[in-house]
Amino acid sequence: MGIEVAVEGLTMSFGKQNIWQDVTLTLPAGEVSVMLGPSGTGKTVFLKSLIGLLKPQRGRVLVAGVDMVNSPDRDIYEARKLFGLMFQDGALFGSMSLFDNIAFPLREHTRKKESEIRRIVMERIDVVGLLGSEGKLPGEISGGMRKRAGLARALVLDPQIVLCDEPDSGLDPVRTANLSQLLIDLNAQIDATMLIVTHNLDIAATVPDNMGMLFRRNLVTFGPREVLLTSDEPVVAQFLAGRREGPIGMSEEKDEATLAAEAAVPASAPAEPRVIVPQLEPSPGLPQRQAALRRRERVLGMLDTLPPAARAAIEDTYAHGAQAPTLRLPATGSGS
Ligand SMILES: Nc1ncnc2c1ncn2[C@@H]1O[C@H](COP(=O)(O)OP(=O)(O)OP(=O)(O)O)[C@@H](O)[C@H]1O
Repeated sequence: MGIEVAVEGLTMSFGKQNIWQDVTLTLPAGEVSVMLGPSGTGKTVFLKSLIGLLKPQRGRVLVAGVDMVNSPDRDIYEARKLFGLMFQDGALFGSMSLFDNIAFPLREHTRKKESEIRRIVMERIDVVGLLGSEGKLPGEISGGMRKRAGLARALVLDPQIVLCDEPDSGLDPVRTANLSQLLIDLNAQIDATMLIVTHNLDIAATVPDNMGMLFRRNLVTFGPREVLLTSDEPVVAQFLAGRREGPIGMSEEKDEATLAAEAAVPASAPAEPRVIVPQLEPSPGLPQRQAALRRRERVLGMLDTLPPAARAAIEDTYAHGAQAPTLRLPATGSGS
């Protein structure tokens, strides 16, 4: 089973530029979480801070008893082996075959024999649906295949925590839907804790157990998916609806004058009612997600602490099981 990642009071700046402050959240063991946020809000910086590649000025990131911010380097290096990373661009070596790319972490970090490496690599290649392409170079395959190869490489060291940075970037909607299913299937098979950074609303709506959002140097919210999906925080409502009107602007934040001017005119189109679509289930033939069972207990145990709309959505989900109908919510945020 994956392990919990506990983030406490994390604050990160580059020189005078504060990226985010006082971020506190827990990635529950084995569950899938998504972090949303407009471009430039520091999502990638957050992922890098979790594995100790960047050093926030304040706070802790606890992983299996190691503080990834403040522990000695050798402890952080050891704990980093618990993580699998899938980078935005796949980060494959262009001159190496997919097989050699995926084998790279095993050859670099373990003393396994080539026969064992071959077995593991082919198994992971199978999981991500790339059997038959292992001899190809990254330049000879599509962007979607490169993403899946990046995912296979993230999995070879049997990570207990998988971090994916914009796994959908550059993919068409069909490939993105396939990738969403792959992420859920993976979670069913390896039960690892997963954190996905994405802008993609389809992934956000169908994949995670938990969702959070970074905006204006703060964590706006983090919790069960239903909390964010029913939130009427203007920034969340704008992001989920993909509207121009609202606090998010081209340069991430709009100034007060622009916001006031927007508030003075009616929104360009009335806000559509928001819908909560059911979370994806593993593909037929795969085991049930253990994390989904644990999550049910966890979330039902915290119902009293959640806003009424989120509570109603969770009760609805669990009353209908996997067959939960699409839940319609009243429109939130008029764009002002
Ligand atoms: N090593 C670094 N040194 C200085 N500034 C950095 C460094 N890494 C990132 N930044 C700055 O931190 C801010 C957040 O960057 P980050 O890449 O984390 O945003 P993001 O939310 O992932 O954006 P996107 O969604 O566009 O990928 C940016 O202003 C960026 O320039």
